[in-house]
Amino acid sequence: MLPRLSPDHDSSKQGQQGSGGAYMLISEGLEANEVVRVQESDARRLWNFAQQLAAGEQIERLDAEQLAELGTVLTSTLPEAVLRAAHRFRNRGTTHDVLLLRGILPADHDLGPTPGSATSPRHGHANLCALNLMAVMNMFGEPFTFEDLYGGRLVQDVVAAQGKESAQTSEGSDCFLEWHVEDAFSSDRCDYFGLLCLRGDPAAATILAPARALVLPDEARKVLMQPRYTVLPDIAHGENPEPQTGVAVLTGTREAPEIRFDPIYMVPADPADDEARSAFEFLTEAVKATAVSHVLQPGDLIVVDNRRVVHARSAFQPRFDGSGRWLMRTMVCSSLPRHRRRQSRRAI
Ligand SMILES: O=C(O)CCC(=O)C(=O)O
Ligand SMILES: [Fe+2]
Repeated sequence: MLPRLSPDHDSSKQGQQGSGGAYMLISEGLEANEVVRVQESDARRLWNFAQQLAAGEQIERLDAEQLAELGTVLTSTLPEAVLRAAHRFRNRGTTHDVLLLRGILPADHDLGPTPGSATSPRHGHANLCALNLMAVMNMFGEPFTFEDLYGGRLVQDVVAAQGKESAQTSEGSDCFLEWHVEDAFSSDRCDYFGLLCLRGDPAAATILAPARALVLPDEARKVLMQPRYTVLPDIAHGENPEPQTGVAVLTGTREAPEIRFDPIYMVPADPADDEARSAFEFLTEAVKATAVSHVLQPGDLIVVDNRRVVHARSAFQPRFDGSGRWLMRTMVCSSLPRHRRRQSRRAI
């Protein structure tokens, strides 16, 4: 049996927000060095420029590369506080290895209804939001995706889909979305991903646990650093990917480890390896103990270091009436983590 999260962490906890439950789902726990508030006037300026850029293009028809290029032009209009925070985050990380930008969208824009699936056509102002997300994510590396993931879209809609309420994918809703890193099965998984909130849901907390804060017994840590695990491919990718075997869960240094953790899809490579299974159980508990959370609100954009942070999402009631929770997600790969893995030193 794979270790499962305890019932403490299912949707029944939602009534205890802020009351000292295991997660205190709305408690946030993020620190000042990882939150930047964008001024309304800056958000408006960014939005106007996005509108101007989009007017010169048939934005709905742009392919992924063209959208990324347009996003780069918009990057130049980001406020100084965002540019500086992004630079610091990318180079040095933050306490929880996430960066939260708040108020990046103006308050009064007209979005249209929340789409019914991750691959619904995107209209009007939603394209400007996608461009905004791209403008920020461009600072962390090159936006990319997998061809077999949600139609190969560079900016994916993270929305609840009818009939998939209990799915362990972005389209699930009224179940706890288990701890994972994006695309754990692939060594080409993203270095960072960004989630931009267009519409929030007060019950849906994005939950984050940074690997560097994990408290683990030495023996368990040692086992987790050995290639004793197999990662099965994520169903969001269809049937194509192969399982990856001989995978370590923790890599890198003790002070700044990287983590590859996805309990739904990870098993000891040898089913008889009880040590590997037990170390994994220790890790699951350590991840829960380290968690902080944030309920994304419209205009919040959270950037997560996918090599150093595991994340999850609490359960929420989907609406399916066009007013439900709506996020956009973009993944990037970046060269800095590769240099870090080689323990290269920066000249500056
Ligand atoms: O909805 C969230 O807050 C996170 C979603 C997520 O982790 C995913 O779709 O992979
Ligand atoms: Fe995720």
